[in-house]
Amino acid sequence: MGNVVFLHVSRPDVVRDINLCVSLDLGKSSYLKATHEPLFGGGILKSNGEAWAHQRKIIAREFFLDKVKGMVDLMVDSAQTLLCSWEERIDKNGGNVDIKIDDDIRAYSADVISRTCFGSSYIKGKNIFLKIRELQKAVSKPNVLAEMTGLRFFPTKRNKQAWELHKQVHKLILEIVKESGEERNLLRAILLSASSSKVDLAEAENFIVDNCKSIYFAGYESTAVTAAWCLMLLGLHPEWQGKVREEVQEVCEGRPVDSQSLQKMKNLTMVIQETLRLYPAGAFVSRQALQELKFGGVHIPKGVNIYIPVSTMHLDPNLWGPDVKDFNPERFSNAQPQLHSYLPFGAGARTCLGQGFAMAELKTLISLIISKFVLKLSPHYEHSPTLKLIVEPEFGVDLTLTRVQGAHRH
Ligand code: HEM
Repeated sequence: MGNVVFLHVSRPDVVRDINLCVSLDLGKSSYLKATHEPLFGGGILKSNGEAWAHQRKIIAREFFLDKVKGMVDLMVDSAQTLLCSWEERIDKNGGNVDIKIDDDIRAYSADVISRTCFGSSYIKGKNIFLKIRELQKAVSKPNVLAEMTGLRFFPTKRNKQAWELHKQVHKLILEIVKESGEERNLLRAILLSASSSKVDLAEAENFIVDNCKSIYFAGYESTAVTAAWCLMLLGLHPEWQGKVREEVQEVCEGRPVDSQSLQKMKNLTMVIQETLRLYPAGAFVSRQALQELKFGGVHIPKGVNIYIPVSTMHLDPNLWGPDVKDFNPERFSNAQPQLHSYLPFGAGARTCLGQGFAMAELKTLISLIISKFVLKLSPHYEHSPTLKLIVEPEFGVDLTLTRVQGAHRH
């Protein structure tokens, strides 16, 4: 890529060594740093070294399993708007309706992550997320001028738009910070950490703002898009939809979904794992050797970028068998996913810290939807996975919905 050197890695033995590497000398790639600056700044997703380790420590503990268990009720609550609106639309339309599901799912995911991050200020938080989504759209193509010259200050139309959005997001987050009380949430944890470290006010503000933006990007979009892919696949595979519905009914026996029942939904877990194999939101994992390193016998000089094409690995028939392109959740039934060739949540020390949270969020939403609605892929659906920082359905997902007979009304 111009004068930037990339090593493409899809050999499982090299990926294994990258997975096992915990050294701070293996960092996130600085490629496209200028382009992504307005979206991530110095937050956890792109930072390296001690700065990253510090942020990881603070943020990871807010997503440990015992905390996630306590968030399932909140997730069930957040799903109610979507469930009620779909029920109403079906009833009004005489028994079935065609829906483009993406915006409703995004609203659910924004609600969940916003309540987790911002507690009672979550409505203001959602406004911030909408602006960050705009920001993401503005920076989803490489800013070639900035990358080549290192200068980010040309007042191009796109730069001006990104700066303006950045300013608004910054202001809104700081407003929430000012009004936040003693309540425990992620923002509070970030806040306490920023104020206890010996940095000046501007640095502390950036620390808070950049990490809120990182969590938004990491936690909102990827989960919403995975849910949309998953429902598309269930619409296409009625046999698996039936299995999941039966399982949910068996496990819940008419009681509301909770963290214990989610744990028992094995078929649903497999369906989500298979969705993430076929449509991993993160299309590639990238790293940079900050010092000379050696993986799988390959010397990697300092400065070289490493690029693991996740989809290529997930679709390698040598690793997964001849039915690699089929939707077959059964492949996850016995063995653990093949650790070094299955990377939907990334690799090694930088692996996704929201995995457990994302799985709980996905299982909550999908189990609730499947127990209430029968899904069929609509004839309006146009299949076009597209890469906009993450892999999303370009024209959205259209489903035809009917009610499950005998399901309780909201
Ligand atoms: C299905 C949903 C999700 C997918 C597919 C996903 C995927 C990923 C991937 C591929 C990475 C990069 C890992 C690497 O470079 O090795 C990542 C990092 C990260 N994810 Fe997720 N993620 C999801 C949901 C979430 C959620 C819900 C949160 C938080 C609430 C979250 C927080 C993070 C954070 C903070 C990082 C950066 C970790 C670091 O650099 O130390 N993710 N995720």
